[in-house]
Amino acid sequence: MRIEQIELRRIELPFVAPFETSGWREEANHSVLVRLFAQGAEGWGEAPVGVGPWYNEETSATAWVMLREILAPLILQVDLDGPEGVEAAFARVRANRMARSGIEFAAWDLFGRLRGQSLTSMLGGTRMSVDVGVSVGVQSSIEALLEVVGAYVAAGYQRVKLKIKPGWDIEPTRAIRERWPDLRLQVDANSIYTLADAAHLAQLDAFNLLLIEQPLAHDDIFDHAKLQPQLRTPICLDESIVSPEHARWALEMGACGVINIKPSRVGGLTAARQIHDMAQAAGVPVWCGGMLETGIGRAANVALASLPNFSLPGDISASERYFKRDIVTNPFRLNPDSTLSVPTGPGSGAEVDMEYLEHVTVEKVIIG
Ligand SMILES: O=C(O)CCC(=O)N[C@@H](C(=O)O)c1ccccc1
Repeated sequence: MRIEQIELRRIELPFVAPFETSGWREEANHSVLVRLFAQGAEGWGEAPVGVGPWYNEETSATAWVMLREILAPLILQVDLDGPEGVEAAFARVRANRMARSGIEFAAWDLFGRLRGQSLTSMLGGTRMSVDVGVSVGVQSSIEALLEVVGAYVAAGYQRVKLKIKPGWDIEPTRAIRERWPDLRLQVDANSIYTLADAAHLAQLDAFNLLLIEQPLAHDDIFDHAKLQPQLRTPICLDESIVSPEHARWALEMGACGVINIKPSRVGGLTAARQIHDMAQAAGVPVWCGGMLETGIGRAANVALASLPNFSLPGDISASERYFKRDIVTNPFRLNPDSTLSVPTGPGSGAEVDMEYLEHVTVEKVIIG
């Protein structure tokens, strides 16, 4: 099948509150959205890039250029038998995995809608609902943190992830653990520490955490393998795992006990499923990370998280945690058991709110 036309949109969708990590701050969702047209149907995908190259090397500007100049023209030349063909079509494209995932997600959605098949069933999902948690940014004080976490726990979230950094790590984590002794709790450093911090990080072992996410460099596996034996808490890799090959290296080197799979970080759902399968074969649990996506990217994450080895709660919170109004007419809502329901309609199940999407679109182009 040939894609007949591609629509690209850059959006600006403000968050209900700024989101602060160990090294930067996000005020709004600046994703590039992809809409594929073929045989009277359409599929939507989201490249969840930010304004700056702080999480990885991509930005909304780089993704916009890559999609407009390289990826969209390339995929228009390709005969696709199925969504897995996108990964193959982009095999010679180096890096730019979030931009690539925008088209790849849209192809999965498109084929699902054409075949009348849900994304979860296309991927091999086994769950009707997925366990989710909430990611809490760096706060101005311990009191503020207790208030923010208290509100999320009251809202029904049963797993909390805390962003940490030097000077905001041991004490905030201790305060949350002391207030909620049985809460499922994990921390995310976004690559801010070095091996020299091993003894400091080992203090986190006292808090019965599910994992310590990405303590060391964003592109490192070797040093994480040296750090893991010094910690009782499992290391979880996020930024370092950009492909199935990186996952194999990490698993063979014992660099982590858990993997955070973000389909956008690895170029799409095809690679994400491969990493899921490799980790399952190695007896390593995975969970689905988040990139502050709209309901379009969130739908892909929920479908992926329905696969059997996604045994830890994901960073896939309800839409209202991020946006006053989402760009879909069916935003995800949190179920009382801290889960999101997996859509069972054709494709991703996301229904785009075109009127509101127009309102938050900064730039649009049609290709083909
Ligand atoms: O709930 C969410 O989608 C955010 C989850 C989260 O903490 N994402 C982090 C991360 O490093 O995993 C992040 C990524 C990109 C930008 C900001 C934050």
